[in-house]
Amino acid sequence: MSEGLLVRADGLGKAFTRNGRTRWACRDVRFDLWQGEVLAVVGESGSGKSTLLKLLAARLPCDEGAVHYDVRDTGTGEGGLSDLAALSEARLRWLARTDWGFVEQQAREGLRMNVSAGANIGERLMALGARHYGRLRGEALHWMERVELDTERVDDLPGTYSGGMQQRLQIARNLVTQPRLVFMDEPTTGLDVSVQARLLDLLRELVADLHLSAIIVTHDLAVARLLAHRMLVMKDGQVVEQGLTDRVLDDPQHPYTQLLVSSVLTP
Ligand SMILES: Nc1ncnc2c1ncn2[C@@H]1O[C@H](COP(=O)(O)OP(=O)(O)OP(=O)(O)O)[C@@H](O)[C@H]1O
Repeated sequence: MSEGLLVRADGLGKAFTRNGRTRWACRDVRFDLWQGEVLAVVGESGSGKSTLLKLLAARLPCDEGAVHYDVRDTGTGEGGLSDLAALSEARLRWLARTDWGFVEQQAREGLRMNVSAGANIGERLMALGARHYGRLRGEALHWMERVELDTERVDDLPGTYSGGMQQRLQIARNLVTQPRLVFMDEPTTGLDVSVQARLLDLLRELVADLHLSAIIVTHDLAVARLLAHRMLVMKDGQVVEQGLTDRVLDDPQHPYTQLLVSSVLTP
């Protein structure tokens, strides 16, 4: 295995059939993601970004190709770069609860709205067997501080939080198990511009401090510019261009990327 290689997407494809017609939502997607690297997936609505993210996080099975992930050996002898399709359900659940995070666009889809903020953060630790109340509460307070939430609100329900605060809580809930890879689906979309900017700053800081790898779906090139080392541009389910973020945005090669970039620059 190549040192530090975390994810290898090897010709991924997914087709959906609707009204008797089969259409590829994404096809022939290939890239490598290295430890500590942030990859942005950009493209217009319907280009296949969310479908690709679901394939990578094993939320959907691939119809073509394979996702390989560097599974940590937890003493079972299973480890190293592994085809997700060959892993057991239990192993995939374990990855989803520990080594991966998934930040949904709508925070309420990634939170449990009927339990307190503190319980939301502690839940993943409890799933791993943590039971000590003092430790769970300590971790909840620590992670609330880390994402700049008022720790006095640890017992409040997420529904009493603002949209931006809910998103911070969702991030804390994901990071508590110290995942190596976080998937994010439009993490700042739908928030006020100033809230977005502060959240992006926080994400950038967390990614660097925790040496996280992340795959971020966004239609916003500014998000890619701020957070991602590399980016992948999708159109009609295909990757039309990929490379270092600055190179792609400053010197786009594909006509579609040129159009995307110029539509942001032109008022
Ligand atoms: N469960 C599904 N059943 C049928 N078709 C689907 C399903 N999920 C996605 N598609 C189709 O696959 C294509 C890609 O959708 P996808 O949601 O991945 O795009 P996207 O780039 O994430 O778009 P958006 O930014 O609007 O979320 C679209 O044509 C969509 O209608």
